[in-house]
Amino acid sequence: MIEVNRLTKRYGDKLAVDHLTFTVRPGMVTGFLGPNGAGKSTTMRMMLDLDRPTAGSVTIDGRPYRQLREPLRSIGALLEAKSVHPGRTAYNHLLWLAQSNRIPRARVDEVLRLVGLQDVARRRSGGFSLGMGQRLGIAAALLGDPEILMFDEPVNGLDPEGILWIRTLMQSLARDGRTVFVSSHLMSEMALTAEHLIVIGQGRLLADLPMNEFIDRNSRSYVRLRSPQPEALLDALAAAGITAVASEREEGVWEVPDGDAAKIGELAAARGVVLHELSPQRASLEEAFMQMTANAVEYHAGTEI
Ligand SMILES: Nc1ncnc2c1ncn2[C@@H]1O[C@H](COP(=O)(O)OP(=O)(O)OP(=O)(O)O)[C@@H](O)[C@H]1O
Repeated sequence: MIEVNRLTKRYGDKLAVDHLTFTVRPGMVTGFLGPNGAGKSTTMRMMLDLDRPTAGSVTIDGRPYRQLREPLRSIGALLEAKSVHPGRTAYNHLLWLAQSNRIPRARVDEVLRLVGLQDVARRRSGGFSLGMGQRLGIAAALLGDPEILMFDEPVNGLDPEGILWIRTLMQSLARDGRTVFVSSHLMSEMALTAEHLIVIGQGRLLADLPMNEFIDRNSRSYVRLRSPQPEALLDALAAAGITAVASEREEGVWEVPDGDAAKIGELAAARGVVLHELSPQRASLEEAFMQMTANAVEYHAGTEI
């Protein structure tokens, strides 16, 4: 379990992490979401004592990181920045880490097999592809067989096979009863991986809730309509007690929240109203996430060219 209590980090006049309080529990994958610059990496670095909080605290199974005697046995982490010496082989990199935490040499071969790097273990890691580098980072995180695992943007730059592999691995670690904490700025990826969500924006907590609750709340469905006879269409719907609202995003488009497309089509046909579009829609989770974090995005892309 990871407990974060009023955690705060200030860089000059920038408040990167702002009084964050949440708990990451065992037995599930917890997704840590936020737009770029939200403070995810800074929070994770403070969890590992790589950065000192301005205020507040983090504990790993009840203790601050620096009080853990052999930290790799408690918490394993894959961070964004690569910390592998490029001239070292994968095997030697892991052996060096194992020895600093009194982990037996046999475990090095075990984790190399687990991540599928056994055949390239004696090659210098400087020549590794991005996917191989990620696998090596994960091997290092698993080395001490820790109960807590933390991954910062683990699927960044990976191909679909690599993404699927990491997702499956995280879920199986959670099924073993471990605490798995993974950051991402992609809602769609998290929806497939995590059971619980922590969302932050500009260093502040925006949501802490189970994934299915987030999906229930945000998977708004509606019927999208376009017609050259909008007044006749709205009358036909109103007569049946159905309200259509003008789309906020597109002119000439109407939306019926939770509408039944077949029924709407029949009502229009009965009055001879021409329809140019009648389509059931579901708002995506990505859209819901973007709305939730809209006010907390650091840099918006311009819409004008
Ligand atoms: N060492 C530092 N010195 C000054 N500012 C920093 C430092 N590290 C991070 N920041 C700032 O703190 C804020 C949070 O950054 P952080 O990297 O934690 O965000 P993030 O959510 O991990 O973003 P991303 O998804 O882009 O990796 C940003 O505004 C960043 O510019």
